[in-house]
Amino acid sequence: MGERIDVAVLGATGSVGQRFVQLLDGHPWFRVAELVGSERSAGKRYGEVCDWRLSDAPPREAAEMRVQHYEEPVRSPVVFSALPGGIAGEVEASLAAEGKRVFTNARDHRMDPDVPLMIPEVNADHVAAIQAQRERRGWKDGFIVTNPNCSTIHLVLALKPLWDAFGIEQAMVTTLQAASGAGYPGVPSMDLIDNVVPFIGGEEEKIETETKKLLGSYGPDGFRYADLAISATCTRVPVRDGHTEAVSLKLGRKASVEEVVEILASYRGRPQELGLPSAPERPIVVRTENDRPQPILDRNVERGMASVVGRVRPCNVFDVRFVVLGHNTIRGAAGASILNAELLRVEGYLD
Ligand SMILES: NC(=O)C1=CN([C@@H]2O[C@H](COP(=O)(O)OP(=O)(O)OC[C@H]3O[C@@H](n4cnc5c(N)ncnc54)[C@H](OP(=O)(O)O)[C@@H]3O)[C@@H](O)[C@H]2O)C=CC1
Ligand SMILES: N[C@@H](CC(=O)OP(=O)(O)O)C(=O)O
Repeated sequence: MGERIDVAVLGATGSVGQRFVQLLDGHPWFRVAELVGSERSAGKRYGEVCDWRLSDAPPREAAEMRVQHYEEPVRSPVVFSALPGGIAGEVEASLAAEGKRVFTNARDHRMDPDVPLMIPEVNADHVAAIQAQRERRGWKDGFIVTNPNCSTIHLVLALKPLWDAFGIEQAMVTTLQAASGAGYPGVPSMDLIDNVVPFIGGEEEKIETETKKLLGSYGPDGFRYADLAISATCTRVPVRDGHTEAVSLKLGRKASVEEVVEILASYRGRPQELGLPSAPERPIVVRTENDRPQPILDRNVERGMASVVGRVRPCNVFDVRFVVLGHNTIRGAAGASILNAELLRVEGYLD
């Protein structure tokens, strides 16, 4: 693949930013060249200002880097963004206008009519929207590619094979989302310990809309959203990492539990065909024990890049139900962006 490409990480000191720095350490195609933060950390050494919340210590090279202010010019051609929603949108658009290839976790551009919202195993063909994005916005080399919300991504990874094989008419999902999903320090411990908080602002709407874009198609008339009814309830639970989701589906045609399990377990997509460096060998891992998946046991399967499905069984109201679990800051955030960038590199968009 030739020389490694320099990348900048925006929001490098946060929960997702730290994951970027960790996952990009020793990456075969990308090299972290710039770390970007707010006034709070700008000008200081990353190792000094970053309250590292992951195992081990920050990679040595990153720890010695000076954090840049987000208004300073970015030199790297590729940008990974872990900026807070609301702040990200404008910063990312101006970087793309300067020619940067921007891969973002933030919500701001996900539903834009010319921006791919991508999971490479699900809708790699949506990359075609980049051409329209550039034409519409007058950008020559730059672009924005987004990855979904951390609950949506694991839900849709599990839905896609079933959508293709049987069709899905209705979906009900209840999430149990980890504390790290709220960033650091996130929800106060007094609010979360011994408790379940039955509301996460904006989360249900994101799951309900992003799913339709992801399962939909992209063509000359733009994005066509998938036609399914979906209802989400989102809760925050005292788990450190890993979002769990209880899902019930009404399928387009009847299928046995065995067929559903077989379709899920055998699913492979473009990243597996291409052997991308961050691709899990099995994007969906199916467990058959009646007490799996569990965050503490299953969130790091396939280096945190898989969705783990279990408890597949008939549903008394719809057709089938199951539980899906996935790591929220790896496949749900930084790992998802990196996989998108790997796909686009192979497809020539980073040349
Ligand atoms: N946590 C998760 O599971 C997921 C998060 N996301 C999304 O990823 C993004 C980052 O989330 P997360 O890491 O949890 O958030 P954090 O609150 O942990 O981190 C926010 C980061 O953004 C920087 N920042 C804050 N304000 C500004 C500003 N005004 N200008 C520039 N930089 C700023 C902070 O820098 P400094 O420390 O210097 O102040 C910090 O590096 C969000 O858009 C979030 O919605 C997406 C999927 C999952
Ligand atoms: N809201 C998610 C994390 C997040 O930031 O989502 P989004 O990127 O869609 O804003 C959670 O609480 O777990």
